[in-house]
Amino acid sequence: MLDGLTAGAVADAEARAQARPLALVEKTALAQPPARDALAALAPAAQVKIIAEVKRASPSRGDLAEIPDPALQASLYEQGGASAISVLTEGRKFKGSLADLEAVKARVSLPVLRKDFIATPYQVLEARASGADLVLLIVAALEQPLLAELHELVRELGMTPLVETHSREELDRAGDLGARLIGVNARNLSTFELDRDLFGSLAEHFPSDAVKIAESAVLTPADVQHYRAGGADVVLVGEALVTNDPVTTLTAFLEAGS
Ligand SMILES: O=C(O)c1ccccc1NCC(=O)[C@H](O)[C@H](O)COP(=O)(O)O
Repeated sequence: MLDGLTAGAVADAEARAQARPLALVEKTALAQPPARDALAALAPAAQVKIIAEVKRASPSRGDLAEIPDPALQASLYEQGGASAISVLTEGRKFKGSLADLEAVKARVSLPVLRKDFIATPYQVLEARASGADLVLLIVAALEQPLLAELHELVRELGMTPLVETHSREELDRAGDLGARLIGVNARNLSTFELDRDLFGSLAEHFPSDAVKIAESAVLTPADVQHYRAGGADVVLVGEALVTNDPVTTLTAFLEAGS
């Protein structure tokens, strides 16, 4: 599944590159105002922080919400107390786009994450050209030399890489890069199974200077409490926020994580 999603995302980027060649995207990326400081926004604090995701659909859950106005959705997340916004830009299974990211970036003042299946420098440049402040890099999808190259490119462009892991070995690979924002995704990206205990079992192995992010499977305040008790500085939430009132849900989640 992960290989298929990545191959599809790369093919779509290659198609876009026919109309918008790399040199042009690079020029646009370099002309953007500086990226917002995601490390400051997500720094560990007395209260858990939330990355709130704009997510219309997913391979595991199908259609979740129409979200005709992603910028409005993101502004409700900002109002509800989110610390950053994640925008799924993958089109085939998640029904997202770079246009969603651009609309969100223009509306909110929080750092914005491009959440996609990134495997080429072109996709990283596109992210910056569209205003992204953070870029997701999934360790399981990338050999270490390519992961290191993309991690460096994200940083050179002034953005912050969010490095996603699923195991001790992947955490070590993230640590080898000097990653400062590291997530553990509870969702097995091959089987879709959710393991809310995975984060807690890996928390002690994070590099000491990394922000610890628990991704996926937050449906109730108790799930936030569980991740917080396991050592999470930040939780990343999608489904619960697009299928419920975002402001009320964020308020309850932030209270649970205080
Ligand atoms: O959500 C999926 O089905 C999925 C399947 C395969 C690869 C990635 C997938 N989701 C991306 C994410 O990591 C989640 O959107 C994100 O962590 C939020 O998860 P949730 O709160 O459980 O919607």
